[in-house]
Amino acid sequence: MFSRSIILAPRLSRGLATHAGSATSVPAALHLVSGQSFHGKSFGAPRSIFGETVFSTSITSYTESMTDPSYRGQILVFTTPMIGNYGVPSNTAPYNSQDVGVVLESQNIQTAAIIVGDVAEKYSHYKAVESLADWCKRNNVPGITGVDTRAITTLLRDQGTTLGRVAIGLDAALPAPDASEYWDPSQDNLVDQVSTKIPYELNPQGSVKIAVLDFGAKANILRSLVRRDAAVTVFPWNYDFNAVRDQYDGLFLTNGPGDPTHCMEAALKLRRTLAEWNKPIFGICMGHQIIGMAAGLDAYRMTFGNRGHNQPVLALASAGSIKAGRVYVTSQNHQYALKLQDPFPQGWEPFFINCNDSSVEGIKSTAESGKKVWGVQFHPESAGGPLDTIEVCFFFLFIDQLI
Ligand SMILES: NC(=O)CC[C@H](N)C(=O)O
Repeated sequence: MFSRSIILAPRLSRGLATHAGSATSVPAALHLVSGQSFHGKSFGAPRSIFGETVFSTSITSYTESMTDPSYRGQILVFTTPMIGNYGVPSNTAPYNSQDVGVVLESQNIQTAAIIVGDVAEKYSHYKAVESLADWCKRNNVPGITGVDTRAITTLLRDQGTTLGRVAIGLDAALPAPDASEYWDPSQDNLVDQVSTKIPYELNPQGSVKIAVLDFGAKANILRSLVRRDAAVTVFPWNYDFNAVRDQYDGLFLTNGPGDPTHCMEAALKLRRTLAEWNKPIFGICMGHQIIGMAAGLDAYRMTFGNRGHNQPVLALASAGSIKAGRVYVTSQNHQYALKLQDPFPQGWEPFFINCNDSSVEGIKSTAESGKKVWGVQFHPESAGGPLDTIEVCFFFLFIDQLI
């Protein structure tokens, strides 16, 4: 483990200084409720936790993924063998009316723990201020290195997302917990934990007024709206937008953690909005699932979900510069999806479909419905991930319709 980090880091640094991280030789174990255990070494916080074990195929952007509120409660296994090479930047940005005050996707690490094959003990990047291990430690988040992440991933692909226990230090020598002791985050309303409690505004002088329902917004969604000069008001996830809708040009529903059926209340309020309001509505990931549930579709739990920045989606309908039949590479992080049903509810049509597993990747209102509503399961605003869909999908379909 050690030697590979040492050899790679200076080569990547192109003459920049490299810095040492601080992985430990403290033992650590990942136990799965299904009975398997994986033993490695601890880094980050020396703390044992429970969570839901998921894997991501992303090669970069561990900092963005780990601060994405949709990862709350999850033990994130990276399939990329070495993680941490470029360290972690300072996460403080000026807090003003234009920005949410962070560089990454939220203030804190949201993942319950991370599991890597090989944590980089040296890091180098001109913006880095600390190592992945130190960042985890400061945020009280445990990590395990030196485990066979390929074996864990193969297992999760077969048996699905599995409840897990990260046991550190003395705990790692104890037997795995009883099945009844595992915490199942999908039982909790995680959205309620990460959504803003009070409404707030960004860029109040902006040229169009957009209301955002915050299910656990990635900062880059808000940044992207402001960058397009939208005046943004962010509301708690269960706020009744119908009470204020006359003041807005568009409604946006964000990403968020956990099972969308915990947010049925928001879907029912949105059902009324859809029936009585004709202005543009756009949803990403959890937001897309809420739009789908409001439209009458069901959401279901996938076996292992889709997490990574290389998910191909096929456009089934043309809209704006999106052409039916074209494939876009997208950024994703989800466990649930909308059920494909035939026929689709009246006034709605599937928009995108996943090329790997045929899951619904987007829905839209039909041209005949007279509505302008879109939902996409992927993250068109990226951070991290490819920028394929930011212009064609996020900006073109939503914000530019309003300006
Ligand atoms: N990133 C998201 O918004 C995820 C939505 C939902 N929590 C899911 O896992 O499917």
